[in-house]
Amino acid sequence: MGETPAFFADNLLGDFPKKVDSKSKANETAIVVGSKIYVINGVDPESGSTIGVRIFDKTSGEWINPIVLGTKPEPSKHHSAVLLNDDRVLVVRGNSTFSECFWFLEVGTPFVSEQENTLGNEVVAWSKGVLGNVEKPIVISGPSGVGKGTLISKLMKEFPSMFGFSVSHTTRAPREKEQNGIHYHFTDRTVMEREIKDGKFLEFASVHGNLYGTSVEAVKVVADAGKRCILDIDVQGARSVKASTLDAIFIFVSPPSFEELEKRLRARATETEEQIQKRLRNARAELEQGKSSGLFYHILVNDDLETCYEKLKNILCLSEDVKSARKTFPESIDLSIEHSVSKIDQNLLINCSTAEHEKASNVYVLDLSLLKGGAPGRTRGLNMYANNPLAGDVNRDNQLS
Ligand SMILES: Nc1nc2c(ncn2[C@@H]2O[C@H](COP(=O)(O)OP(=O)(O)O)[C@@H](O)[C@H]2O)c(=O)[nH]1
Ligand SMILES: Nc1ncnc2c1ncn2[C@@H]1O[C@H](COP(=O)(O)OP(=O)(O)O)[C@@H](O)[C@H]1O
Repeated sequence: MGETPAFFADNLLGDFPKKVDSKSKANETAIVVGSKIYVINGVDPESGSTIGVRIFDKTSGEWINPIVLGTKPEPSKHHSAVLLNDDRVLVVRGNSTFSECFWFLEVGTPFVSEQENTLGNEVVAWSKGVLGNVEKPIVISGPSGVGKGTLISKLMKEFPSMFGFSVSHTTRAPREKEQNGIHYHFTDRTVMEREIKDGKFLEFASVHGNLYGTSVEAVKVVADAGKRCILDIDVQGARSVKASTLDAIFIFVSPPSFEELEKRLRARATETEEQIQKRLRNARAELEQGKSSGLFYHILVNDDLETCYEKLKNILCLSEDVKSARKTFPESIDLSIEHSVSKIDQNLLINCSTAEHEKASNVYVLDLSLLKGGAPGRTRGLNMYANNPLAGDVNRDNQLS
């Protein structure tokens, strides 16, 4: 289907039966998808209602159901909507901070999920859009005790909103300070083997005598939050990821010497002597594979921790000079009540200019080519990011609407 521009329901009134709630008419946006018109209405918050959607079937000339659907977005009569593709409408809510203002309306998709709202044979679901950093996931490998966990923790602490850790499943026992669901999902071998058979894992491997694996869900959870995923997995796992559809950056962390590796492993004091011996034996093979497999484009020697961390940030373009050269998105800005949304090719333009602030108009450009797909009924975070926030000097006459 071709792209149908957003237009206000008022313009369509000739086509509408009298059931349209006149109270909310002024706050309605209508989007045509095939033979249906989805009327998104921001009902007056004073009435206690929330933004909703009703469906008008052009073929039968009837409302499929006049009931307001969808209670997910916060009440607001100020919204704009734009059709992204055949089954996705983006609803932008005014008067809220940018990171809170995107909602996804998924229409007409046959699925069964807890979040669904079923209307006749139509299915409509809301999901929260996420403005995120959609850069490639990061795979970090290296022998036990080399400092992978330490480096990852530093990264997550310095950039909490940017990175998310992919929480692996493992059959090994938890260490004293490890928490289920945070460091690992600690699980039973039989359960994990069954889940592997059921295709729930992106990759898995037997490491130091235990099963470890990255579930598809673990990676999706991070992506949903609009964050960049970090995977701490062994070389076998890295190989599987490389062969998968996940386009990642592969980093191998190597110790300055084998003696230093042993020292760190012992100083960590989390393993028995037998386990330490096993890890050290495996470390030799891992170091060999890490350096010669051609898998890892980046090899970091973790000698001095701070130096290594700086190098890691360089690889990820996070060091101060690179950061300041980048255009980052001001997530904390307020989106004004008065705004318009338009779509030009793969760009979504949100124009927040107002008459009184004509000179200081803001147009935010979101790159839709990075819009993430998603399982029906569980649309994955909108995952757009602003690649070019512009300020001032925007000629409104040139904007499509
Ligand atoms: N393939 C794979 N390896 C993993 C996964 N999670 C952890 N590992 C690796 O398993 C190894 C052992 O991890 P762990 O028991 O936490 O010990 P540590 O490396 O000494 O901290 C490390 O090389 C991890 O990178 C996973 O989901 N998949
Ligand atoms: N550059 C470093 N110099 C000295 N000790 C380090 C360094 N990096 C990490 N460590 C220490 O080495 C031990 C193993 O680090 P850890 O992050 O648990 O390794 P891994 O996750 O690769 O198994 C920890 O006690 C950590 O504090």
